[in-house]
Amino acid sequence: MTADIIDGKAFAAGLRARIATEVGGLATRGLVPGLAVVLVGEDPASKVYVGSKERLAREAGMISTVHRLPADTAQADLLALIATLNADPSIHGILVQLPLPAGLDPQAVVMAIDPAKDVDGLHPINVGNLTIGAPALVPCTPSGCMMLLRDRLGDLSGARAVVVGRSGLMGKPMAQLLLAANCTVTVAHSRTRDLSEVCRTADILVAAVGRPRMIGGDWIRPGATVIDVGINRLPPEPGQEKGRLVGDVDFDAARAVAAAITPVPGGVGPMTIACLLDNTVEAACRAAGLERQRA
Ligand SMILES: Nc1nc(=O)c2c([nH]1)NC[C@@H]1CN(c3ccc(C(=O)N[C@@H](CCC(=O)O)C(=O)O)cc3)C=[N+]21
Repeated sequence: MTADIIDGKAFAAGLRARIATEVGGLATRGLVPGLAVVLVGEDPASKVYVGSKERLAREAGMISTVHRLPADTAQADLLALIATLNADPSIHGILVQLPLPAGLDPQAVVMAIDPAKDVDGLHPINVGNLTIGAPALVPCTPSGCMMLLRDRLGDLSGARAVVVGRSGLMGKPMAQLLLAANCTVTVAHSRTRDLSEVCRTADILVAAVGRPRMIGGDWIRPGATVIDVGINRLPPEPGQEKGRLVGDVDFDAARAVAAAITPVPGGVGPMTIACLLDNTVEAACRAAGLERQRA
């Protein structure tokens, strides 16, 4: 079998186009969704992601601001910026890029964000609402994975899903979303015994561990749908400036076994940003008391 490649890049472009149409409609009613991204320090990968978020938000017709702070920013100064953004009526979504430099407390920072503006879905109010099945702002990467899965498989009821990774930004909310979609969900991680065997039970395998090509072809059930969330940069080849990006799955090996797989790049990554824009529109509509007018 040669797996189909799930084109997240194309899906994300379509989603952004629909969001742009919706934003155009909202603008005629006087509502322009606004996104503020906060970047502390100089992490090169984070700089690239933040730049893309800013550009794509503007291309969708939204207000987009980036606040770049030095790596030695004091916790109190970061909290003061968040308080200002919480109080700014033109800003509907706030995202503080993670990881933060050492010395800053990410938990305290996330708790300081108004839950209604928490477009990362990390505030305990949103985490709790997702868990109990109440309306919530949902973390962008797992939302994007669910859209790709639903587009490919339709109803997910009864599927055996294995999520490898248990982070608050990805693994845990992914498990909640799969459970809400009636999957039988296993959350595996670095301490899971017989990890490869657990993975082989999966109809849906979601890899979010952050270890380049850890998941081999023989970890995958024939016919499975594989969602690779990993974004790992390999060391540069001799004579090259940058190493290539690879996922957590050995793509070539997996392709021979799975029914469908997301590539890296061009899979989940672009969906993350499109879902961030979607969450910002959602937050703006809720703040204004308007129904969504999805295109
Ligand atoms: N508070 C917070 N929220 C996040 O959502 C968040 C974060 N912090 N910190 C870092 C991770 C990573 N992340 C990505 C977003 C887009 C791509 C993306 O667009 N990737 C492209 C290209 C990548 C490239 O070429 O470098 C692709 O996969 O095709 C990747 C990764 C959001 N994150």
